[in-house]
Amino acid sequence: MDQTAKKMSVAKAALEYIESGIVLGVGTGSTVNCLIDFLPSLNTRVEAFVSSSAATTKKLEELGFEVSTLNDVGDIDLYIDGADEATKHRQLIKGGGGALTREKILAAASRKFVCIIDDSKLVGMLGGFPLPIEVLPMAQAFVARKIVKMRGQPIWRENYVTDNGNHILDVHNLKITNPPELETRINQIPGVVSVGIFAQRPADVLLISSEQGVRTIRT
Ligand SMILES: O=C[C@H](O)[C@H](O)[C@H](O)COP(=O)(O)O
Repeated sequence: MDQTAKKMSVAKAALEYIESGIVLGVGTGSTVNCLIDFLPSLNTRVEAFVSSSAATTKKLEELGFEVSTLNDVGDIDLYIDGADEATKHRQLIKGGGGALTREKILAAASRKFVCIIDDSKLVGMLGGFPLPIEVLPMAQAFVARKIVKMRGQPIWRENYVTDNGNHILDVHNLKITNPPELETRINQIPGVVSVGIFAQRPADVLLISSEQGVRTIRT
C-alpha cells in the first residue's frame, strides 16, 4: 500500500464522523484533499463549511461547496485535518503546508477535532519534523535569534508568504520534551503569530492508516 492509498483510506474513515446538519471545519494538505474529494459522494448534508486556507477554500468551491467564514457560523461541530507528526497522546506538529495559524483557530473553535495521518507520521517524541512558526515579517530575525537561544536552528522558508501575509521559520533540531510548555514559550515571543505545536488543544481523535487498516486513538 503506497502513501497515497494510506491517505485515501484514512480520509475515508473520517467520513463516518460527519453527521447531517453540522458545521464542518476543513483542514489543509494532501490528506485533507483526499477527504474533500470524497465529499461530493457523501449522503449526509453538511450545514456549513469553514476552511483553514485559501487552497482548501478553492478546492471546496471548485467542487461546488459554499464556504462560510468562522464569523458567520460561530463554533464548529467537527474539524478534520492532517498533521506532519503526531504522538499517541494526540499532540501534533502542523504547518508543513504553512496553514498553521488558521488551522489552530479552527481547532480551538471546534467541539471535536479528528486528525488523519498515515503511520509514517506517528512518532514517540515531536520534533523530527522541522517545527513551523508563523512570524510577522518585521520580526523574523528577532524571533530567529530567540529560537537559537532555545537551541533550535530556524530556517526561513524562502519565497513563501502565508495566507495572512506573514513568513514561516522552520525550526530544526528542537527537542520537544514538553510540548505544551514549549508551545507557550514560543507563543510568548513578540512577533510570533503562531507555532505549529498543537498540544494545548490536541486532537480528540487520531486516525492512523497503515497496511493493517485504520487504527483509532481517542480521549
Ligand atoms: O499547513 C499544513 C497542515 O498543517 C497539514 O495538515 C500538514 O502539513 C499535513 O499535510 P499533508 O496531509 O499534506 O501531509
